[in-house]
Amino acid sequence: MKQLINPLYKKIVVKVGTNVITTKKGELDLEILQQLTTQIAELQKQGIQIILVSSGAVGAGRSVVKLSGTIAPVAARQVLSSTGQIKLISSYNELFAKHGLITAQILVTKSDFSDRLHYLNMQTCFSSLLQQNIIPVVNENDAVSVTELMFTDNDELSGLIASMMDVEGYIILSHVDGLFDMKSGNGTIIPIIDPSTKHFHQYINPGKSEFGRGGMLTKCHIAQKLSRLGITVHIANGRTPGILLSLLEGEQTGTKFLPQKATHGPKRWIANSEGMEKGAVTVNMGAEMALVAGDRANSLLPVGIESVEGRFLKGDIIKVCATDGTIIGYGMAQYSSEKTVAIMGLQDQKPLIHYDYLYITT
Ligand SMILES: Nc1ncnc2c1ncn2[C@@H]1O[C@H](COP(=O)(O)OP(=O)(O)O)[C@@H](O)[C@H]1O
Ligand SMILES: N[C@@H](CCC(=O)OP(=O)(O)O)C(=O)O
Repeated sequence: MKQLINPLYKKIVVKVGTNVITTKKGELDLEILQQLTTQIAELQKQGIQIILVSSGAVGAGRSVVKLSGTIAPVAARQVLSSTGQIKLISSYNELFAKHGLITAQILVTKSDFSDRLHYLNMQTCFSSLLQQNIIPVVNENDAVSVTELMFTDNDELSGLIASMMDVEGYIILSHVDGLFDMKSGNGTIIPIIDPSTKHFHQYINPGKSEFGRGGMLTKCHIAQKLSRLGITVHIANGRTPGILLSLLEGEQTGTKFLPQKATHGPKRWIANSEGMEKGAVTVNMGAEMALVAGDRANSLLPVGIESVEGRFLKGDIIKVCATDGTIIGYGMAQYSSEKTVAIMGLQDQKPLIHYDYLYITT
């Protein structure tokens, strides 16, 4: 066993894409699965806590079920994922057992992250599994998550878990070596991305790989979002032997997104609440400048609110927009939309969003 002298992180989320663990024929690649589980077992035995998010249920389902007749794409995904997930998790279970490790299966949908209490329950579940030295293996609950309940892909799902579990490192294992600089024409890997980088699409070829759902652009957006919350993100090739050990040893491989100052607690949950908002408020120029400046802990006061959209209650997530419609951030309302309408524009009122519950995106 390779002993790491000073591992970079003590707690990580590792996300494995379909194309990493699937052969060209679309079957589970047991050799790669063995390589990855052996590395995870080694890290776990050296005291590193690991949550594994693995895609591949739909892919594995293709080797289990030969779909017959005409079937709608959504139904096909439900059939393939629900059958394939058994094969996928059994493979992990067997492989981790060879190292004396217990595997837990956790299947989630997007709505699991939208309610704060539910979110905290999930957090407790993951913490308890890690405390018992069990390896959580997570996937989207594809059989029941359709349309608006779906994550963009497992990169998004893993990002939410990385943020929820306050990990130090989030490792996205893809079937490519990292983010290539397509702009320069020579296709070299971009080793470091700092949190202020924008416009990733200049580096990226549109389109997705054969079996995956995500794509490099989603990976970069999620990586950047997490790096802004204080988590270091790596995109690296999951098929490279020993990749996890190399990364944890601090070797420069793939693309690394450098972290900004960490954000914790409810602010972090709110930072990941895009799409879960119940309403929106538009703020005037003065309020926009105060909130975006970031030099002081400013809350959103009714005096700076120009209009209210949708119906929300105390505790709901709402969107904060500038007058031109740009989203400035998200926050948790301290009172209802009805009350907001009644007091907007007035001085000396309780903040609609307290600073601790306000996340500025720009
Ligand atoms: N600049 C880029 N650097 C790396 N990969 C890129 C770039 N632009 C587009 N891609 C494509 O992104 C794909 C990797 O993303 P994805 O399909 O989500 O993979 P995975 O299933 O391994 O997670 C690759 O197929 C690659 O061709
Ligand atoms: N939940 C799906 C995978 C969805 C997904 O995001 O796939 P990928 O882009 O390969 O990470 C499955 O298990 O097949």
